[in-house]
Amino acid sequence: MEQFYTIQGEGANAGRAAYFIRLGGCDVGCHWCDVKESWDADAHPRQTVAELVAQASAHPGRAVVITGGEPLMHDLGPLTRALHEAGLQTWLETSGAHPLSGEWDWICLSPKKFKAPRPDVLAQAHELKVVVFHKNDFAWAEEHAALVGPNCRLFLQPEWGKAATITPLLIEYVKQHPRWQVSLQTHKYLDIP
Ligand SMILES: C[S@@+](CC[C@H](N)C(=O)[O-])C[C@H]1O[C@@H](n2cnc3c(N)ncnc32)[C@H](O)[C@@H]1O
Ligand SMILES: Nc1nc2[nH]cc(C(=O)O)c2c(=O)[nH]1
Ligand code: SF4
Ligand SMILES: [Mg+2]
Repeated sequence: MEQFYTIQGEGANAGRAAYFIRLGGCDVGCHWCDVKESWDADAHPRQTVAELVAQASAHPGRAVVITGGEPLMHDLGPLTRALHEAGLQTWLETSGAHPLSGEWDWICLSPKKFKAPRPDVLAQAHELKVVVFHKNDFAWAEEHAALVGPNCRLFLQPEWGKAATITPLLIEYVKQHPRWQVSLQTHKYLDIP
């Protein structure tokens, strides 16, 4: 759908320069999704793996974030192998609703109520990043934290449209449950892509 070189805004790698590749197609249907225009894969032009790798290589940053849409709707083996051969790191943003494919240096799993994450993705996630829309979502986050590996880092991220009311609850939750960390969509505050 689009590619851009920016600063990773969210989660464990927030603040680090990264090239983003946003793949079209998503069947999860989060009502608060901030990139609904990504859902229809056919609405976006196709590019070859070679073109994507060439564009990603043309920046000083060595990390490439594969996001979407839901990137795991595609077989990510060829793209991630080619990025690795070019000396780039591969970071995934996924809901985990489709089988894991590809070679990954970092997997950020952001599970969704609308289509459950798969066990293979839960087991391999480096980072669990739960979007909090409602106060009941803290209990839901804990249910998923029980399903990831022991070294998986835990983040709570306010849903952008609800940030004014949810962020104070989220701050208090992290103070009381310090194995969780706050993740903000810092790129939105910085007004960058
Ligand atoms: C647009 S999604 C694309 C990747 C994948 N489909 C997923 O949901 O993880 C990228 C990240 O943005 C988060 N996100 C999407 N809409 C959001 C919103 N309104 N507020 C906060 N985070 C949001 C998702 O949870 C995910 O962590
Ligand atoms: N700067 C920036 N950081 C991000 N982290 C995850 C994003 C995404 O949409 O997957 C995203 C994004 O869209 N922009
Ligand atoms: S899974 Fe990701 S891309 Fe799909 S609707 Fe939800 S937030 Fe948007
Ligand atoms: Mg985004």
